[in-house]
Order: sequence, then C-alpha cells, then structure tokens
Amino acid sequence: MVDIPSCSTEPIAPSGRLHDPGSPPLAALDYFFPGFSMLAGAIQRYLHIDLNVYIPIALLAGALTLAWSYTSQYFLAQLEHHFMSVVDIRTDDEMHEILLTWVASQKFSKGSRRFVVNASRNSRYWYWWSWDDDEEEDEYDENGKTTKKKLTYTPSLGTHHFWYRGRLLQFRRKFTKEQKATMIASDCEEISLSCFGRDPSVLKQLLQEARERYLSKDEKKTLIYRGTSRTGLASDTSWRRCMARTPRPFSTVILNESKKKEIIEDISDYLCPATQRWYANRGIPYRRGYLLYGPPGTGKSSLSLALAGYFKMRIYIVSLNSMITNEESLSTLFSELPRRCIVLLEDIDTAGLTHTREEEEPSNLDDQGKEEKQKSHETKDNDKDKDADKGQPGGRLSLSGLLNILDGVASQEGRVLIMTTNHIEKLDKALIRPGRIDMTIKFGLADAEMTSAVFRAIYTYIDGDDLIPLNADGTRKLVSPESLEQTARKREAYAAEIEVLAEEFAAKIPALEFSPAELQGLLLRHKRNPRAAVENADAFVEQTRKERKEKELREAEKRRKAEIAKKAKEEKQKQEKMEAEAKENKQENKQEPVKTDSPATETAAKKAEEPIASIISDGDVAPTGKLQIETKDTAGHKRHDSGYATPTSSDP
Ligand SMILES: Nc1ncnc2c1ncn2[C@@H]1O[C@H](COP(=O)(O)OP(=O)(O)OP(=O)(O)O)[C@@H](O)[C@H]1O
Repeated sequence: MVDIPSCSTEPIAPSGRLHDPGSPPLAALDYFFPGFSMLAGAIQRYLHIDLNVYIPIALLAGALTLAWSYTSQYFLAQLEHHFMSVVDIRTDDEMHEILLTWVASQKFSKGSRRFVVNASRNSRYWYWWSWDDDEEEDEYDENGKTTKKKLTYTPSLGTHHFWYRGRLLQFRRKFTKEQKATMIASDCEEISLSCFGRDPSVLKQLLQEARERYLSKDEKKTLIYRGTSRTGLASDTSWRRCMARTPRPFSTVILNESKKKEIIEDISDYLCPATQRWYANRGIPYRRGYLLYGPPGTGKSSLSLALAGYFKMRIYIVSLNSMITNEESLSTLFSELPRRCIVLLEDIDTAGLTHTREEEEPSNLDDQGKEEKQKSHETKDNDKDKDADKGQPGGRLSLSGLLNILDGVASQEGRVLIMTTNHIEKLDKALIRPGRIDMTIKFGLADAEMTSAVFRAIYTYIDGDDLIPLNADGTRKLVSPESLEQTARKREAYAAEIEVLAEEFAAKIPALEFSPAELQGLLLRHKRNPRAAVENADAFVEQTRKERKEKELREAEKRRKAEIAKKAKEEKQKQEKMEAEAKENKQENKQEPVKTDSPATETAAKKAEEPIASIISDGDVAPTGKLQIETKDTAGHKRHDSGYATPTSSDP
C-alpha cells in the first residue's frame, strides 16, 4: 500500500517531507500576505515548485535591482556633476520655446519612438511642435479644399540622445513634482541639454544656432506678445507670445494720409541711433508715447499692429481692463520688456484711472480747501481700492501707480508706447501730458471717403488672391488657365467696376454714423460679391439703426431700474436715520422734559409726550408711524428733524 499524502493540508518539502509552516521565511511571508503558506503548499503539491527555494532568489534579485538603480543613479548624478555640462531651461523663458522649436526640426525628434504629436495651430503650445509655420498651414487644391496638413513631432518625456557637431548630446524632458499640483501639465515641464565633458561650448553653440534660426524665421513676422497670467493670479503675470502674424501693410489702415506720414516720420526719427544720443546728451528720458483715441472699431489696434510690422518690432499688448492688471503685475511686465519694442496699453480709460488730478488739486481752492478735498479723495480712493482689493490680490491699478510705472526705473528706454482709449475726455491730463504722450491721433467714424476706402480695401484684387473678376451674375469665380493678357484685361475691368461700386456704396452709407469695423462686417458677409454688398447697404443701415435703438432702450431701461433701486435705497436709509433720530429725541424728551417759555417749543414738547395715536391723527408722522419734529425754514419749507426739506402748499 502506498501512503498518498494528498489528503493532507500540510505543505511538503521537495524531499517529500511536509513544509514546516513555522519556518522563518514562510512565517514572515504569511505575516505580510496571509494565506501565502497555503498557496505555496498548493503550488508545490500540484506544480512541484518549491517557493521556499525561489523566494530568497527573488528577494535577492529585487534587492540587487534596487541597489543597482540607486547606485547607478548616484553614479550618473556624480558623473553628470563632475564630467558633464548641463544647461537647464526654464519654462517661462523664451529660450524654452526656442529650444523645443529647434528640437522639433531635428531627425532624432522625428525618429523618436515615444513622441508628442501636434496638428493644430490653435494648441496652446503649438510652437513647441512646429518649426516651420508654413509647413503647418493647410495646403489647398485649386478648388480651395484642404488637401493635407502636416503633423509635427517632438520627443516625449524622458531622456533622448542625439549627435550634434560630432558630439553626443542628451536632451531631457521631465515634469517637476512640486509644480504638478498647482500648474497645468504643460507648465510643469522642465527641459535640459547636456553633453559629456566639462566644456559647455557645444551647448552654447546649439542654443545660439536655435535662437538664430528662430529669429530668422520670425524676421518676416510681427510677433505679438500679451501680458497674461498662467495661474490667473496677478502675481504670476508674464509676457506670452500669442501670435506670429504676417505684417499688416501700413497701406491697409485707412487714415488720413498726411497723419500716417507724420507718425511714420516721427517714429523713424525717434528710433534713429543719433536721436538716442541726442536724448542722452540732454538728459531727456529716451521714450516716446502715442495716444490713439476714438470710438470702438475705428482702427486703433490695426494702426498699432501695422506700425509694429513696418518697423519690424515686437508688440507687447496689455489691456488695463484685464483682471490681472494691477500695479505689481504691470510693473513686472514693464521690467521684462526688451529695449526696442512697441508697448500697446489698451483701454487706459479703465476704472481707477479716470479720476483726474485736477479734482485732487483744484487751483482755486485755498490750502485748507485743498486739504479737505485731498482727504475726501483719499477716502474715496481707499474705498475704491478696498472694493477692488476684494476681487484680487494687490487691487486695481491706480493712476499714480500707472504713472510710476511709465516713468519709473521699470520702464525701458527706447520703447514706443502706444495707449488707446475710447474716451479721451475721461483721461487725467497728467497721463497724457507731453513726455508721456507726444502725439495724439484721433480715429473717427467713417465719412464718405473712408467708406469707399473700406470698400476698395476689401474688394481690390491683390496679387496672390485666388479669385478673379466678377461673373455676369456679380459673383467672382476661381482662377482658370487663361491667357495673361485676358486676365490683365479682366482685372482692369474689375478694378474700374470696384471704383464705381465703392462710390455707390459710400453714397448709401450715412457719413459719420458707422465705424469701419461695422462696414467691414457687412462687406465680409458678401466678400465674393461686391454688388450684393452695395444692394444690401440700405438694409444694413436700417437694421443697424434698429438694433442700436433697441440697445439704447434696453440700456435706458437698465439705467432707470438702477436709478429706482438707488433712490429706494436712499429713501430707506433716510427713513432709518429719521427713525433713529426720532427715537433718540423721544428718549431725551422723556429723560429731561424741555422747559421753555416759547409756546412753539412747549407745543412740541407736549406733542412729544402725547401718545403716538393722537399724533397720527394730526398727520405729522413719518410714513413708518414714528414721531417726527417739524419746523419751518425761512423759505417756508417744512423741515423734518432729518434736515431734508419737502415743499409745502405755499410752494409754487
Ligand atoms: N481705419 C481702419 N482702417 C482699416 N481697417 C479698419 C479701420 N478701422 C477698423 N478697421 C477694421 O475693423 C476691425 C477692428 O479694428 P480695430 O481693432 O483696429 O479697432 P479699434 O479702434 O482698435 O477698436 P477697439 O477700440 O474696440 O479696440 C479690424 O479688423 C480692422 O481691420
């Protein structure tokens, strides 16, 4: 008879002996993984594998791996520290963008097995994955349909090696742990470049090359930067490149030609190196300011962009209406400006900057008056600031804050400052005095000349347009392979027709009623059919007037409601005050009854002691039914104790 141990639950040793469940390894494992010894027994019984033998080996292998990982990391860190050169690039520095753009164009990046792909220019960090802007744009076939859109790639997180000028370099991309919790993913990134050897010159060469390529690529573009905050906090503002645009030709801005010439000559003269010396020799701060004012949509921003394109300067835009704009953030932004650039401050009529210094220091007040006025202003300002402070740390920008920034050390000399506003009348004289604003340019609603110019600007044929003259029905058709002569004749006829239509259009649009932007809106609705635009001009005028009237009515209604609410509030406050005073008087009268020979005061004192019900019958009680003391002033107005006068029947 063979004794089969399978019915036993005891683990067995390879020798055929049962495992001792109390053996140290099993006991320890059982402690951490309850039921492990049962599992080990079953494996041994059915698979004939003794875990008792393998576990120590596995543990040893694990320990060795761990030790290797730590030691290799340590040695690599030491190696990097002593025998490698490393350059770290900060996320908020423009170099970050420059390097990633360079990396995106490299072979190793395209051949990377783990990578980031990007197809959209609208991606927040599209420039990380794109080198050639043209590459990115869609291509169109002759029917105007998109045919293809190139994808661009950069290596994903981790370490990547590549050769540069015969040297092995290392590109590392990683997330920083501390930032992960507070920032969005792309902002947590850190990148570094390293090379073997203690001489970092190859890294510097690479960075220099990347920068030069980047700048040469942007040479023909207008770079637009905006003051933004990554976290939405004013304390975290910095300039972010938001766009690289094909420069807007100066001729496309519709403005008085002599004015345009004047601006260009003024800025050219200012930017000339000799002028800088001239300023320096005379100790005059080397800066120049321009104020563009006028109704919305009349071309203020367009002119600023066109100037940036014309003078090949970057434009840095910050809106003073923005929630992130306060003294601290604006000061930081100004301190980060390059030497030569255009700074566009939009909406300078924004709240906080609209009270004038004249209000604070009127010349016709004596010293005491000035002091009182000043005090009342300070209180007002404090209240304003307090209100603003509720919304954001640091509060809103104040006038003196802005002036400090414009004149202070943070303001870069050599920049062209452009301020825009819709309400020049609201601006403090100090803000626009010479030295801060050296030239003021007015933008107005479209007159007949401007209207026809807007029309021509939209419909004039420009080389490179893929559309050619009108069909018989007034629409334009796509280019077909025609003889050059024929095309030229057609273009001539088209240009003549556009001239006539422009005049017709201008005749239909009432002068000084619509902004160029509004007219452009209408024309863009019919961009392939100028005749339709002319035909629809009357309807546009009617419709826009109607909409404006409705808007005005809505706003008037809103104002009326606000007025009523304000009055009701005031009334309530007045009444509360009267009640409180009446109560106070009553208490006083009770405590020390008024003793006087005057019959009027006696009556009043008697009335004060009378029960309220009897007074009500006299009709001399405040609407709440509480007691009021009434006298008459010299003009015959009844005066309640609150001090507010109401007309009596004797009033006219
Ligand atoms: N004088 C102009 N010349 C050429 N285009 C104009 C002109 N005025 C307005 N436009 C067109 O109208 C649009 C809005 O113009 P823009 O942004 O320059 O106006 P704005 O005066 O800066 O307005 P806002 O005060 O609201 O900022 C643009 O697309 C621009 O092309």
